[in-house]
Amino acid sequence: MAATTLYQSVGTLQSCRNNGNSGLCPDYGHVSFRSVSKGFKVDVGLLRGGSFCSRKRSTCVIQASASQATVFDEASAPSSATTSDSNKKTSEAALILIRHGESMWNEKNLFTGCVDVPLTTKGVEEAVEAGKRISNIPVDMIYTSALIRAQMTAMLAMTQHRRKKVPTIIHEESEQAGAWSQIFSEDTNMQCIPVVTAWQLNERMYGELQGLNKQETADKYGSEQVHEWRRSYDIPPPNGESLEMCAERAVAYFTEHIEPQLASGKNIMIAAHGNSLRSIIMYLDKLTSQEVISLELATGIPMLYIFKEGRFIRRGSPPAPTEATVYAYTKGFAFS
Ligand SMILES: O=C(O)[C@@H](CO)OP(=O)(O)O
Repeated sequence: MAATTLYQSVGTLQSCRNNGNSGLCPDYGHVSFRSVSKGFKVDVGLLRGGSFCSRKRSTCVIQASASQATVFDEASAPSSATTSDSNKKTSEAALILIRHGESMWNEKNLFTGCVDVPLTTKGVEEAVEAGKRISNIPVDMIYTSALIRAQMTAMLAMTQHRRKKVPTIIHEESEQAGAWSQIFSEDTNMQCIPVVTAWQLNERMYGELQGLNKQETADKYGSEQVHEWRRSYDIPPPNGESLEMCAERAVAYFTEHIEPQLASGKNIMIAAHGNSLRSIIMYLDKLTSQEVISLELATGIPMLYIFKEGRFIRRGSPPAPTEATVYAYTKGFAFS
């Protein structure tokens, strides 16, 4: 066999029923890899989250068994070791989008934008409820904006997750912050879900409307003008960002940082904001600048997409666990 054993697992892939096939594994494995040849850990993130028991990486297929991982060079492997087109399973990954729960300025009907305000009690409850809806969908990585209302939402939602992994914020603001937040236990590390915070996912910057009451602003400038500031695609509010400007940075971040993770098979949750998520949905659903105008997102309602063969398939909002069709959207991703 042309396969070369390069990595050895330092954990065990628990009761995997995928038999080494490429594709989403119904079980969560707990495995990381150590280089046999070089004698040090090469890629902790390789199967982090364990949602795939086999993974495509450039020209190699990495297969994990209970005791070892083997790297196959597809070019030199015999045909029996390569996957034929007919039974080749393509990798797919879940993408969950959640707009934060009600914030204290949503409650007061104030333009918020990039002002960093927390959730209300209702917002906290919405985030917990959102967590129940996605509790069966594997999450390997979380992205949030830099704002506390999105971060609170992500953290609260994850308290309901069936897997009980701990969302852990990655600090990269300085070398010291990174060094001081290191985890020194392999086991603990594997029970964590990295949370990446990015300002690019922030709410649109609302300029001189930030802190103003929405109704009072409509009374002063007229509802038409305020509607134009709030929902037009390319007209910015005074000294703020238009949706187009917000989309430029949010979608660029998504395509540069998040999409490659999905392509590598990681299941991702993004907790962000009305307008940064509208921008991303516009990209995912290929909406025109006219269509996005009427797109409204409720607070705390998760939306599921499946990323497959480079395409995003909209699956809607997973129902609450008490609803009979709980697995309708999530079947392929649900834990056994
Ligand atoms: O105030 C804001 O930041 C946003 C979201 O609450 O408002 P709008 O509904 O106008 O997009």
